[in-house]
Amino acid sequence: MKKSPVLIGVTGGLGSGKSTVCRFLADRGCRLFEADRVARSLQVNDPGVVEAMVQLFGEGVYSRDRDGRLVADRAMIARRVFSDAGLLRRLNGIIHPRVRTAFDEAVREAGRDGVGMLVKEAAILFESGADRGLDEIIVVVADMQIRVQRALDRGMTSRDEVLRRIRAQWPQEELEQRADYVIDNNGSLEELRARTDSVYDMIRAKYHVPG
Ligand SMILES: CC(C)(COP(=O)(O)OP(=O)(O)OC[C@H]1O[C@@H](n2cnc3c(N)ncnc32)[C@H](O)[C@@H]1O)[C@@H](O)C(=O)NCCC(=O)NCCS
Ligand SMILES: Nc1ncnc2c1ncn2[C@@H]1O[C@H](COP(=O)(O)OP(=O)(O)OP(=O)(O)O)[C@@H](O)[C@H]1O
Repeated sequence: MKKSPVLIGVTGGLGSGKSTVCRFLADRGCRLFEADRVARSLQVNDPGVVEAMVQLFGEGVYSRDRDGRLVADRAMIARRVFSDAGLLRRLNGIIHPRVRTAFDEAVREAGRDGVGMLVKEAAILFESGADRGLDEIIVVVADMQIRVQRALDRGMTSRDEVLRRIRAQWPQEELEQRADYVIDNNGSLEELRARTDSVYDMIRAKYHVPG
């Protein structure tokens, strides 16, 4: 039996359903590391990141809320980076190494806490080399029109905005080729839960994780 946690990566294109799969894995007792949440926190709490963001986007990228906390203008950043591949690369270059450091710490903490499985959810996994060191990789896929519709239903403002982001990501087929497990999410949420449970059970059996 592995003493350190089994490390699982969950990725997928925009609107594929990866956050939902991670929620189901958490229901089965996995600990979650949400890379986009960590990135969001670094963007307002890490002085080195804040400085680099100001260099890249200008002072106007930040304002302060009523309690004096920094707020990043995410809509402006998104508009700029998803229409400029070079700028997106530079933003990724600021954020991704620090997310990696935070993940390494999360792995150590999970080990200390005796956690069986630690799940890293990342929109960008292979692209930034964040798949290295993971034991198993799950890729969540769904047809393009379903993904776009789910993203719009969830509040993204326009089809154009959704498509621009999708174009900044690796094609789904590339992700699938690198996956240990592919979960199809063209069906209902119940089907998604059942598929997630069966992948979870396979991984649990392979590594003899109790639970
Ligand atoms: C561009 C930003 C400000 C947009 O913020 P917003 O709140 O609108 O979106 P959010 O962060 O919730 O991401 C929503 C979806 O956008 C797509 N997306 C986000 N970052 C990226 C990226 N670097 N490359 C391609 N697609 C991305 C993903 O599908 C993601 O699930 C933000 O996504 C960002 O700072 N991204 C760079 C850091 C990053 O790569 N984060 C993700 C994993 S570490
Ligand atoms: N099988 C499904 N049936 C109906 N709605 C679904 C299904 N799967 C996911 N959804 C919904 O679609 C939206 C996108 O799903 P989710 O947030 O899990 O995707 P994601 O890949 O994490 O997206 P993003 O890249 O935008 O963060 C959510 O509102 C979710 O509740």
